[in-house]
Amino acid sequence: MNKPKTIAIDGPAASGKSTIAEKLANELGYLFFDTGVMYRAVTLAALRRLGNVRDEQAVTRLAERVWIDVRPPSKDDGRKADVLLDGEDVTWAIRSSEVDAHVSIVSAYPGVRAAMTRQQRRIGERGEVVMVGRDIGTVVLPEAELKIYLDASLEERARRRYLENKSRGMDANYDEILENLRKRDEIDSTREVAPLRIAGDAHVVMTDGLTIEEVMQQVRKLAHIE
Ligand SMILES: Nc1ncnc2c1ncn2[C@@H]1O[C@H](COP(=O)(O)OP(=O)(O)O)[C@@H](O)[C@H]1O
Ligand SMILES: Nc1ccn([C@@H]2O[C@H](COP(=O)(O)OP(=O)(O)O)[C@@H](O)[C@H]2O)c(=O)n1
Repeated sequence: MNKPKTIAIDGPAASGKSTIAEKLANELGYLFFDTGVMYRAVTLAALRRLGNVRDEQAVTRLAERVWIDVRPPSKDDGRKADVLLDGEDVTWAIRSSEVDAHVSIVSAYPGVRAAMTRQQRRIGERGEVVMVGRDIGTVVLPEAELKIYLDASLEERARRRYLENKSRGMDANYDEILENLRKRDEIDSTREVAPLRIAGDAHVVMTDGLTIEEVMQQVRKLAHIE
């Protein structure tokens, strides 16, 4: 069977989307594109330049003007891609707890989504891409040939993010991480524009109790690899 040319992977925070998508993209020789980094970069720009993210109009104007670039990793420090904000490498700055705490608010602004979605479609429509986010299968690339919805319980996701942050030498507090994920889930799935939803034609993979390799085995079958 033919391999799908465009693959959309959606799901809640820390369900394993970027880990699985990066591996899948490498096996297929496709581009791996994590759309979450774009919302994170706009959030970082707003926090730095406006001091907060409350002014929807100002944040939207900023989203329309900033230049965000996502490129293959230039350093071997655990990054899956380089993220540039107006030319500055912000790959790690966008992972701060301050960005974590504000990114869902920024992502709920319709004008911000319109600006980001336009750029993501341009990249997705070229094909040979594994694109990751919350609304890829539903809004950005509704024609994607394979849609996967990766899920895991809130507690499992908090445990994964806690271990990930600790291994990177970042401050990690399990209860704070769980609370941040819970709040982001809530905003991401109840916002008016492009809420987190399982596309009607998506394959749901529940990853609780599965290793990364076990998830990959399921995903490879769906992508007709082997
Ligand atoms: N079964 C699994 N599937 C995917 N990721 C897993 C699994 N078990 C543990 N992880 C870990 O979970 C963490 C969060 O994964 P990540 O890919 O960053 O999620 P997302 O992109 O959905 O936020 C990573 O450190 C990853 O190694
Ligand atoms: N396609 C997307 C991707 C991310 N986002 C938003 O950006 C935030 C950060 O996304 P992310 O994928 O980097 O988050 P993690 O799951 O990696 O923690 C999410 O909580 C959403 O609010 C979105 O709204 N739409």
